[in-house]
Amino acid sequence: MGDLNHKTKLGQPALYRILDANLDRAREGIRTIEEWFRFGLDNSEMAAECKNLRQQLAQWHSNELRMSRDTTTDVGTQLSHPSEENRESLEQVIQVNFCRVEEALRVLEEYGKVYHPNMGAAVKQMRYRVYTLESNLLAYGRHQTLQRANLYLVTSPSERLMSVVEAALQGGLKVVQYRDKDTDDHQRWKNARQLCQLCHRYNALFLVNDRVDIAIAVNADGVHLGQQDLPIAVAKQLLGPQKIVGKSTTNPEEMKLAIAEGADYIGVGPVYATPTKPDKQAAGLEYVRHATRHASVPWFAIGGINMNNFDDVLMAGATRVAVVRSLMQAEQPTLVTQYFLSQFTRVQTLRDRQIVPENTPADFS
Ligand SMILES: Cc1ncc(COP(=O)(O)OP(=O)(O)O)c(N)n1
Ligand SMILES: Cc1ncsc1CCOP(=O)(O)O
Ligand SMILES: [Mg+2]
Repeated sequence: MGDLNHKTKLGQPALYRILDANLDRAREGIRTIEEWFRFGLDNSEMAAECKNLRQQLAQWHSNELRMSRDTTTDVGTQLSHPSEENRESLEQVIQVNFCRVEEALRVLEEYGKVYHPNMGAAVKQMRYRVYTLESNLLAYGRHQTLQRANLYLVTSPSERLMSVVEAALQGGLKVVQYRDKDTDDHQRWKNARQLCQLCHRYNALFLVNDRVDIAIAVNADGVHLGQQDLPIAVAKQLLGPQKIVGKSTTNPEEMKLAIAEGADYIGVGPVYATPTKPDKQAAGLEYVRHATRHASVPWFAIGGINMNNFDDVLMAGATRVAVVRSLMQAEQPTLVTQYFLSQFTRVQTLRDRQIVPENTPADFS
């Protein structure tokens, strides 16, 4: 190992150049991320956190460090990987910049310990704040996707499981729940892992029915719990606060309780009697109307919904619907998905034109 006071050709300590370069790298990366929070997400809180981090880093960027800069003799300025020239999406830009910031902060933390007795600990704190920012961004993205989703596919065991889900994703589906009461755990885990990867390729949410352990094992976006499953608080404790927990409700009392317990969304149904859930009585359109007026979290009408009765469910006020058979048994799941999604758009346009408040069942007949 070289001498810590090792001087560069121009007589500047190498340590200063390392700190200077990485302070720049971290600040530039944070600035890139900050612009997305500010202009892309309109999220002033996350943008302010970035600004604060940049300002804290600036305090460490002293003149003596800046003076050590000499890009003409920096052998690293020519080193670039072809992948640095291409970015496929905004998500990738943000992801790459988080990596860049985290790496730079790690370097600052290690070398900073030699430069100043407080620098290592101060930068470590900042590094953890960046990790928190990154996971908050992920959680924010998840909840945005949930908010915007109209259609939710709950799967049933099928030889065509992957191809049906992929076809629906191609049609624009954004939420999938893996529901499988028949298979052994090893196969469940394999299916869940594969579905999770598939959904994430299409920027769709992937949730697991009933099983918090499998959701954790495959890093799913969350779980869907029934009345007999783990309490929401326990599931959140196990999954972490960034994940989504949904809950089934069949009547107004269950709805009130699920919302009070912190459900991120609720299932509302069965709207119609359904062979997929033969022991459950239909809650009917009346319960959909109740949800329209009272649910304060995103809710999905579910149970026996198909292309024929879909309009009635929408007219009762539903803006989100979950289905099993309508997609799992469809010959052309992409087309069926597109049909459902186009109907949501049609009804929303009618609502907008007639200025019908969002939480009032509509009558457009
Ligand atoms: C979106 C959604 N809503 C309701 C259910 C039903 O859940 P549950 O009552 O726990 O019954 P099972 O699905 O576990 O048989 C759901 N799965 N998804
Ligand atoms: C899982 C579930 N929970 C309430 S109804 C239902 C099944 C809905 O299935 P389908 O869409 O085939 O009627
Ligand atoms: Mg359940």
